Amino acid sequence: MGETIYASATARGRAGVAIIRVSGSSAHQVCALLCGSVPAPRQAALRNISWNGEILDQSLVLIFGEGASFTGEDVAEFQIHGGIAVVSAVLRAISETGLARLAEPGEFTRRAFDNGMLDLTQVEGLADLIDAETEAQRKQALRTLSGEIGKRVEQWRARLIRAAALIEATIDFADEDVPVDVTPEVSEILTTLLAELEREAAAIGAAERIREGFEVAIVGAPNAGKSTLLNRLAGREAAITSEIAGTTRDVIEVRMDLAGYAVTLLDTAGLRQGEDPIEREGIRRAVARAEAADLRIFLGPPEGYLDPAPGDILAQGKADLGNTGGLAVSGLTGQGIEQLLQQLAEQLSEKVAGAGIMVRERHRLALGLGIESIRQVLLMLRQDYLAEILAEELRNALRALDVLVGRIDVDELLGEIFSSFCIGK
Ligand SMILES: Nc1nc2c(ncn2[C@@H]2O[C@H](COP(=O)(O)OP(=O)(O)OP(=O)(O)O)[C@@H](O)[C@H]2O)c(=O)[nH]1
Repeated sequence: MGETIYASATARGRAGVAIIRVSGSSAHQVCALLCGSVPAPRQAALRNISWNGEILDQSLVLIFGEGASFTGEDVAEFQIHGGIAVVSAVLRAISETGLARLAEPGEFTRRAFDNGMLDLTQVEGLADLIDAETEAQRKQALRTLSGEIGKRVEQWRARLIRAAALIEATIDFADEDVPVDVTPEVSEILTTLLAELEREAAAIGAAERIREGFEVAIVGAPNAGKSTLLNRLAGREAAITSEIAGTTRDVIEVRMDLAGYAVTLLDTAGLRQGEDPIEREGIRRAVARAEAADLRIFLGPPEGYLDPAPGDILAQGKADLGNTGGLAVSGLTGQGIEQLLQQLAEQLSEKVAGAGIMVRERHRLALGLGIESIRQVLLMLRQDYLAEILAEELRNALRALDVLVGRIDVDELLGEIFSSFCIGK
């Protein structure tokens, strides 16, 4: 067990309850000094926290033993009253025991990883769960945190190891004339594995959209009511609206939760042939951003600047003025907004339907390396390469999977991943 560390696990500020966590070899001793005794592990116990002969607060104390805590070390958790002075007093007392130091950002999780309580993908899942703002993000992050990727990778590894063992056997017995040709079995294992990895890699895009959010652009002619619609959808005055056509010149972004999905709504400049060079630039940007978005809402007929893609929503604005045809909406009165939201939700859930268990670019890169190596091996098998070379390439594939779960080459990754954590996590 490492040096003992402590920090508040809850955010600073006034609250009913705050939780202070202590982890490391002296964690239980810190508890004994502050509370007079150490409660039985995993049983909540009410204790007075005292220091220098003064009661600081009444606390619910939880004790965890080595190997059975979040960090994998001895842990003491104090649920105290969430007042700023209470938290400060208890933190000061812990520091004054001289047994523990303040934790660095992400240090609790770092220890959980170092002690094998979480693999790297679970650490990422935890970060995602803490950052989750929508239902879809929460569900996905929880799945990642549960270790689903690690389990899948373990199955893939086992098959790679089987293939490697078959090939290594031919090396070991090279002089003795191996009676069986292992090529068909190795080829069978790798072909199926390759297909699975490719399927998984292809499904990352949808999962990434859940994690990072979708972009939905509102496009249409000047004065079509785009900004008013955006404000209505976002429920606040995010974009400037006015009667003067061409008010929106840059792309305005509003982040919102749409049916459980994180969505950035984009309000773009009205599309028209203008003389004004600034407006023309605005229109150029509008078209580029709208094209790159995941989905577009066309207010009014597309005027040829931009073609609707499958799934895009074609709507008619200012429905309150009697505009009809298709989906008629009014940002001003709210007419048709429910239906529009419904259609948006349907389109988004269609886009994430194939989401896999891998969720980020890092996973895509690692899988990509594995896929590349397996393809190579299959090619070499067909061309009767030396078993030693095949074995080496198979080790590359294994290495890619090990990097994915953080079994090797983690230092650089850890720095990047833990930089997103703050103190107490
Ligand atoms: N009656 C009615 N008027 C609307 C509606 N939506 C917008 N307007 C009005 O139409 C004008 C233009 O609205 P905006 O939302 O700024 O339109 P826009 O498409 O963003 O315009 P640009 O930024 O110029 O491209 C404003 O005077 C709005 O009040 C609507 O649903 N019904």
